[in-house]
Amino acid sequence: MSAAENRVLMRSMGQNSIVQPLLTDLYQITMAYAYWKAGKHHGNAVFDVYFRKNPFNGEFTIFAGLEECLKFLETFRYSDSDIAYLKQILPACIEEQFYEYLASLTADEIKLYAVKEGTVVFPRVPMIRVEGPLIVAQLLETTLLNLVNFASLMTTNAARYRLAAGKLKLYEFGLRRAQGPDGGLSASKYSYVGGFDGSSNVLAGKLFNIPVKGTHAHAFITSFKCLEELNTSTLVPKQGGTTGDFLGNTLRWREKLSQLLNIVLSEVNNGELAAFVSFATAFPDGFMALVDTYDTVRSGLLNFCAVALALHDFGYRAIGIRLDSGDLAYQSQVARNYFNKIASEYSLPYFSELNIMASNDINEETILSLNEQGHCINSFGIGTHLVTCQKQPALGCVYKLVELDDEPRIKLSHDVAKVTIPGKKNVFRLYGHQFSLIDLLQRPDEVPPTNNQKVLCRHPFQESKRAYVIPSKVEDLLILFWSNGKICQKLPNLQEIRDNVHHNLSILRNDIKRSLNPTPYKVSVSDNLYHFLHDLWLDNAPIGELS
Ligand SMILES: Nc1ncnc2c1ncn2[C@@H]1O[C@H](COP(=O)(O)OP(=O)(O)OP(=O)(O)O)[C@@H](O)[C@H]1O
Ligand SMILES: O=P(O)(O)OC[C@H]1O[C@H](OP(=O)(O)OP(=O)(O)O)[C@H](O)[C@@H]1O
Ligand SMILES: O=C(O)c1cccnc1
Ligand SMILES: [Mg+2]
Repeated sequence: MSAAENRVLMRSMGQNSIVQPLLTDLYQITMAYAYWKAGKHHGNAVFDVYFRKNPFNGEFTIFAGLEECLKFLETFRYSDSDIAYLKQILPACIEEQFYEYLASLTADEIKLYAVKEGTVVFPRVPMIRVEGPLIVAQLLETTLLNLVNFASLMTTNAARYRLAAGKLKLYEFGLRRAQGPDGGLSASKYSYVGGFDGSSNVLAGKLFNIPVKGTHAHAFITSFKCLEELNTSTLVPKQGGTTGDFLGNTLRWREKLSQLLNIVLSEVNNGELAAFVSFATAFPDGFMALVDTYDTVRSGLLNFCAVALALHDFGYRAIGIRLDSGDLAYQSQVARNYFNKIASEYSLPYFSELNIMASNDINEETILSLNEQGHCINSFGIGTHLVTCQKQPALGCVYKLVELDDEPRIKLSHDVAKVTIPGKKNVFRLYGHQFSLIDLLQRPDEVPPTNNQKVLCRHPFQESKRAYVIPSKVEDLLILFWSNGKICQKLPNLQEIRDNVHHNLSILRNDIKRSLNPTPYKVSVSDNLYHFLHDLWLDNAPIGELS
């Protein structure tokens, strides 16, 4: 499906249609009126979007949500019914001409600069810069933040799971526990962007071209009580030919295996076997069994292996198992041990490679702990912790006015971390030979840093913290994406954004990415910007009197 067809589908389903100008806080509209009354609405404003602290006790964040922001700008216009509704809820004193003016607004005079979607970003670095008429730029605040905050948080969360899991497969299984339908869809989309291999969410698969994957639930297993319930116990061999007795074959294997694996046959559950046989005859090429319903070691694994060997006799190969409770490390090792024994006993090397999927309340720490313990898991199915970002449910991106009509604006705070860096800024990423070294914010009229030229980088607030950097590569991070009412860059598809995430993580040092006590990445200002910031700070901070 083309991107345009997708968009039409999304709108017709009411998915993306909730992203519209009234998806905002009331105060944006009341401010708009007050700006208009004050004659400030045409002022040329510059707003920065940035956050102050990385999520998940980490030291990096992945920027995502840009395409959605640009699509919002494309459609930004108050409809007649929006205006009618605003007239109902706003005070009667609001002048009629204001509503006429509001109805005429578009994002055509806005310029939006942003870092590329999927880029790694750090505190205080503007991820988006919005320039244009104060009234429009202000009206965009809440919606843009809404589109960027969860997308970036989710992508960062997924990227952290990806770092923890290394090359193991990761599937997002969270729709049932997600924050409503839109949260669920966004979670599936941005999990994929952050490095997941697929999702169980079928609509996300359809809309975003994400691989969809799944096994079966305990309900399927518990729906069978005994072998007599099976209405199909035969199977046509993969190569064709006469239909054979699949159940009989499975039972013969089960008896043999019970001796090989030393499992007491009377303890093995027949309802579970019936379910496995049933699933295998429905999907002989895609047999993946949930083995923990009764007893993984004493029932599920034996039943699975018996069905897998019967499938082999019919020319098919089973895929593997899913573990959904108990000690996942231990059970995965028992399972692999069984698979290896069978592989060598019956000369079936692929049996050693059968997939072991683990699920059940898994989070980043569980994966790291499993890695430390040692395990034989190949893939994880992850829901709740991933999609709800349970460890940190919000990213604190803010939208701050930094310049109006070419004059810098500063927001002071007792908390230094909350002081804004005033004025329009350019952002450069300075690289060493392998990794990115530091980000440098400059005033727009400064000479940009260049390769192999020494540049002074200063901590924005601590005078003594300075360093000379000789970059071997310089990247100008902020790119103009929206100008003259149009998206003015070719936008990457989801796969390309995902590749960009992967690339961005590869240029970040491991100590910055590690889960426990990571090293902060340095974000600096030029000497010029340092003085500009501190002079303005002094100009705006009143001198107190002690008495
Ligand atoms: N080897 C392991 N190391 C660390 N954490 C693990 C390990 N194995 C499982 N876990 C985690 O421990 C928790 C076990 O949770 P819980 O006790 O609710 O499950 P359970 O009792 O095994 O499952 P159920 O109640 O469905 O039978 C899960 O969060 C799981 O991801
Ligand atoms: O554990 P999560 O990371 O959220 O992953 C998804 C979970 O969803 C399913 O459980 P289900 O909804 O059947 O409930 P359960 O927790 O009782 O297994 C599945 O078996 C996983 O356990
Ligand atoms: O396909 C699965 O195994 C699955 C899907 C959603 C939630 N839990 C498991
Ligand atoms: Mg569960």
